[in-house]
Amino acid sequence: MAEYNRVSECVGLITLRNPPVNALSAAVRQGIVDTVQRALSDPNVKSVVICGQNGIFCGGADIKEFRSNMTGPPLIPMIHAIESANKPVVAAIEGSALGGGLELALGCHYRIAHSKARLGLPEVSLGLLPAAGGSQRLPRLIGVPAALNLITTGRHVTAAEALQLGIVDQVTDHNTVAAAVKFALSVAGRSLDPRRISTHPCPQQPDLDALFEEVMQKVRQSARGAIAPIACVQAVRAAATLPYAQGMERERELMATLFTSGQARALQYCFFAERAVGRWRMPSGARWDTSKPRPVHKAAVIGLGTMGRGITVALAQTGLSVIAVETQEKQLMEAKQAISGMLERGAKGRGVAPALDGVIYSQNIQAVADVDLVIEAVFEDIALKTKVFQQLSAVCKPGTLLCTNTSALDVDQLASETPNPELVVGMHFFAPAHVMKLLEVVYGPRSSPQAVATAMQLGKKMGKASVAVGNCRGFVGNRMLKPYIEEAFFLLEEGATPELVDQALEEFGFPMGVFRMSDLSGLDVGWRVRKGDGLVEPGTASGRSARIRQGRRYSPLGDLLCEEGRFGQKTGRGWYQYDKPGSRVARFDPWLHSFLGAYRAQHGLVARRIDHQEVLERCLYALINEGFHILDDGIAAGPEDIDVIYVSGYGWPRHRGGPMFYANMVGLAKVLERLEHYQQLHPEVPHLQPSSLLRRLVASGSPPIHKWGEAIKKLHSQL
Ligand SMILES: CC/C=C\C/C=C/C(=O)SCCNC(=O)CCNC(=O)[C@H](O)C(C)(C)COP(=O)(O)OP(=O)(O)OC[C@H]1O[C@@H](n2cnc3c(N)ncnc32)[C@H](O)[C@@H]1OP(=O)(O)O
Repeated sequence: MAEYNRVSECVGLITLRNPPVNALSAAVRQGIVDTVQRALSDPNVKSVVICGQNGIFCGGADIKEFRSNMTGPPLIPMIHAIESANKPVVAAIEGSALGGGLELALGCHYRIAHSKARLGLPEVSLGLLPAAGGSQRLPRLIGVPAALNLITTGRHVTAAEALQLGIVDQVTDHNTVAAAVKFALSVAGRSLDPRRISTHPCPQQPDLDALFEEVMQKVRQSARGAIAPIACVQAVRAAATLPYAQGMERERELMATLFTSGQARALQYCFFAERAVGRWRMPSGARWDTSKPRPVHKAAVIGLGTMGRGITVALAQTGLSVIAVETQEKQLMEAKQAISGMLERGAKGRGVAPALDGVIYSQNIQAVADVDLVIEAVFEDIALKTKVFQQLSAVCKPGTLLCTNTSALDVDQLASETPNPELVVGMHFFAPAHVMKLLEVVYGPRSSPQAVATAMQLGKKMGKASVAVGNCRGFVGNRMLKPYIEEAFFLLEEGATPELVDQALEEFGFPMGVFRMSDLSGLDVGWRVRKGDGLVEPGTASGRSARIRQGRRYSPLGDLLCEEGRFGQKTGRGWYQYDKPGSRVARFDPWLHSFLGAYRAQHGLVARRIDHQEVLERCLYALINEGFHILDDGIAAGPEDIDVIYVSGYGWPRHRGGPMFYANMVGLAKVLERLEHYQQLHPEVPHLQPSSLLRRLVASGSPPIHKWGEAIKKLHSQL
C-alpha cells in the first residue's frame, strides 16, 4: 500500500505502508504506480517525495513473494516510470533503503538521507542480484569499482559513506521528510535530464578488462561455490560495456538463472531461519513471547582465559558494565592488557570510543556481589565449575542469573549443585567469543523461561545468532560434529588421505576440511575428551578388535598423533605439517602418509580408492542423521535451529542452507537409502544407522522442510 497526500501546497507526498519494513509487495507496487500517476497528472503538484512509514524507507522486494506466483505490477517499469517523470521525484530515506528499496530510490531524481540511515544492495546474500536496474544504475552513478564492491558484497553503507560515494545528494540530522519536501520545492522546474541515471554512461575506468579479471578472481575465491557473486560481477560488466537497454537485458538473463536456483532458495531460507530462531520455545511450553527477560545492567565474567577474555569484550561492547574476575594476579594483568587491546581494535574498526572504562578487573569473586548476570568461563572441568557455581551462589545477590560457558558439560548437573537451579543456563560461545556469530543458549529441565529469555536477549544484544537448545552431551553443534569427525577418521583407515577428505569438503563449500579444522583447533582437545570417556588405550594392539571400543568401531588415529606430540598448528605438526608452530599454511607431510601406511599394515587394513562422493555422503549424512536424532529428542526445536547453528558456527556453506535444509534438497529418501547402504557395509558404526525420525518422515511422504515441525508433532503423537 502507498498513501498519497499533498503537502506544502504543491508537493505530492507518497508514503509506503507495509510494516515492518515497507517491503515492495504486490500491493505496495500497485500503490506506488497509482500514486505516482496521480501526482504526475495533478497540475497543482510541482514535485514529488517518496518516503516510508515508521522511520524506514524500504527493505526491498518482498522476499516472501519469491516462492509464490508473483502478481501485481513489476518493479522495473514502475521504477522506469518514476525516472521518466517530468516532475522531480525525491526519495526521503530514513532507516533502511535496501535492495529493491534502493533501486526505487535510484530511479528517483534526488535522494535525501537521514544521518542514521543505511543503504545497500544485499541481493547477493539472498542468492540474487539487484535486478530492478540496480546493477545498471549504481555503476553509472558511483563508478564501476565502488559499485562492484557494494553489489558483490551486499554490504550496507552509512548515510555519510553514501554521500561520499555520491549515492545520496544530502544528509540531514533532522526530519528527513521535511528536508526532502523543502528540497523538492527548491528543484521544481529544473531540467531533469542530468538526473536520469540510466541515461548516463558509466564513468570512464582505465583498463576495464584487468579490473574485471582481478575482481572476478577474488570473488570466485571468496564465493566458495556460490554463484550469485559471480553473476553480480557479470551484470556490472554489462553496465560498464553495454548501452543501458542491453545491460538491462543481461541483468534479466542473469537474474532468471539465479531466481530459480537451489542456492537462492537456500540463502533465502537462511534469512528467515535466522529470524525464526529468535522465536524460541522449550518442551515445557515456555516461549519467547510469553517469557519476559530480566534487565541486565551489570554483568561479570569469571575466568579470563581465551574464552573469558572474548566474552568480556563482547559484553563490554554492548555498553554493559562488566566485572572481570581472575584469581591469579599475573593472569589478571595479562588478561587486562589483552582485553584492552581487543576493545581498542574493535572500537577503531567501528569508529567509536573503546569501552575501556566499562570493565573493572578483580582478583576477588566477592566483587560480583551486585551483578545481574554472571558468565563463568573457567577451565572445562565439572568439579571446578561446580566449585565456582557454589561460590557464586553464596556471593551473588538473590536472583542473579548464573551462566556457564561450556561446550559439552552437563548444565543440569551444574544447576543441581546450586540452591536456585532455575537461574542456571549454559551459554556456549565459540572462539574467539567477541568475533564468532554463534551462541548456543542451553536450558536444562529446571532452567526458568525467564533465565532463557534473558540469555537469549543478551546474545542478541551482543550481535550473536543465539539459538536455544536442550541439554545433552555436546548440545547441538558438537554432538553432530562427532559422527562427522569419526567418519573422516574411518575414511583414512580405509585408504583416504587428509588431503582428499579436506578437498572434498572444501569443494562442497566448507572454509576448511575436517583435518585442517582439527589442526587449527588443536588435536589435544578431542584427545582429552576421549580420555575422559575411557576410550583411549595404548596404541600397540593390532587387528580389528583393537579398533572396537565400548562395543563400536573406534579409530585411535587421532590419539596416536597426540601421543607423538602432534597437536596441530600450535605444535607445527598434526594432520599436516607447518613451517613453524603457530603457522597457518598446511603442507603435505610425508611422515603422516608413511604413518598411515604403517597403521593400515599393523591393523590388516587394505587401502582402497575412495572418491569425493563417498567422503561427502559418509561425513555429511552421518552428521545429518545425528541432526534427526536431535530433532526427535527435542534438543533442537526445529530444523532451522540446527541450520543456523551450522551456518553461523561450523562453516557450513550458507548457499547450501545448513545440513537439514541440504538433506531436504537432496531428498530424504536418498539420504535414508545412502545411510542404509553404508550401515550395511559398516554394521559396527551405530551413527550410520538411520534415525527413526528420518525413517518416519520418509514413510510419511518426505514432507518439505517447512512442514517438518507439524510432521514431527504428528509422528510423536502416533508413538
Ligand atoms: C523480482 C525481484 C527483482 C528485483 C530485485 C530486488 C530484490 C530485493 O529487493 S531482495 C530484498 C533485499 N532486501 C534485503 O535483503 C533486506 C532484508 N531485510 C533486512 O536486512 C532487515 O530486515 C532490515 C535491515 C530491513 C530490518 O532489520 P531489523 O529491524 O533487525 O528487522 P528484522 O530483520 O528482524 O525484520 C523484521 C521482519 O521483517 C521481515 N523482512 C525484512 N525484510 C524483508 C523483506 N525484504 N521481505 C519480506 N520480509 C522482510 C523479516 O523477515 C522479519 O519478519 P519475521 O521475523 O517474521 O521473519
